[in-house]
Amino acid sequence: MQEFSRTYGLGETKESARHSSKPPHSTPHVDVGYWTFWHDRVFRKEEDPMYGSTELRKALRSADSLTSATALLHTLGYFMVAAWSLLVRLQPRAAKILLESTLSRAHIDPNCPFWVWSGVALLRNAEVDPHFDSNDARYGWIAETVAGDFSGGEMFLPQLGIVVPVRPGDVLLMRSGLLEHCVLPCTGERCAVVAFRHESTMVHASMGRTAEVLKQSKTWESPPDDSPAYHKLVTELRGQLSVDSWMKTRRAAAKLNAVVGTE
Ligand SMILES: O=C(O)CCC(=O)C(=O)O
Ligand SMILES: [Fe+2]
Repeated sequence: MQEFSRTYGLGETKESARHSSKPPHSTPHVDVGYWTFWHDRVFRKEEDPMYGSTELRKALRSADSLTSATALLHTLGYFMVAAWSLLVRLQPRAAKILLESTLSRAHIDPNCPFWVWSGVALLRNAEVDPHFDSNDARYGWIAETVAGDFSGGEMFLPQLGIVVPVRPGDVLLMRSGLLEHCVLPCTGERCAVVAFRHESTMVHASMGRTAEVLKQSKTWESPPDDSPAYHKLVTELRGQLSVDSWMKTRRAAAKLNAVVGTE
């Protein structure tokens, strides 16, 4: 199994002349900037039996199995927590804006803010042509993971000129409105889970100066790199989010319940 620890930075790159499709936004020169894309293996291993691809495949095929539905929901939970942890650590300003511009933020637990996303899309075997997601928040990010048993289906990023093999257990963060992307042909069952935030749901008015500063800035944050600090962060997150550590907590809780006599 391949372990990923990759960063992709662009510097001051203009939209590539090789591609005719334009970003949906009005700015004539879109600088996709640093760190428009982040991809790493974080929250589980492909072979973990409980959340493995077989369960997910089943979940996709049948809606009536409680086990399958539970497996899918567990995976979504891991993904959401992983995606949010990463965004907070890697792009704190973006995370802050997502949080602050959420209408019902009074109800959001900042440690587990599922609702900073305006929706979660589930795509099954979708071969997606090169596109910008014009409805997504221009200064926001999407978080994505994939599930299933498939080959192919890599993410291709024409502006960066790279093909990213996104596999189950990976988390991908992307500025989907500014970075052109497509999904290459795949065989087997590939399910993509995309947490997105639509521009129409951003409450820009409440963000005041922060929004202005972000609009003027070419980039969100300085790009994380291959520094020891970056690797330490990823290792830490892997530890926190690994199935092993969650199972340990669960076993400890079960033991405690046994002692106090609760089921
Ligand atoms: O299926 C994927 O991996 C990506 C889908 C996508 O780009 C989209 O939903 O906008
Ligand atoms: Fe997209």
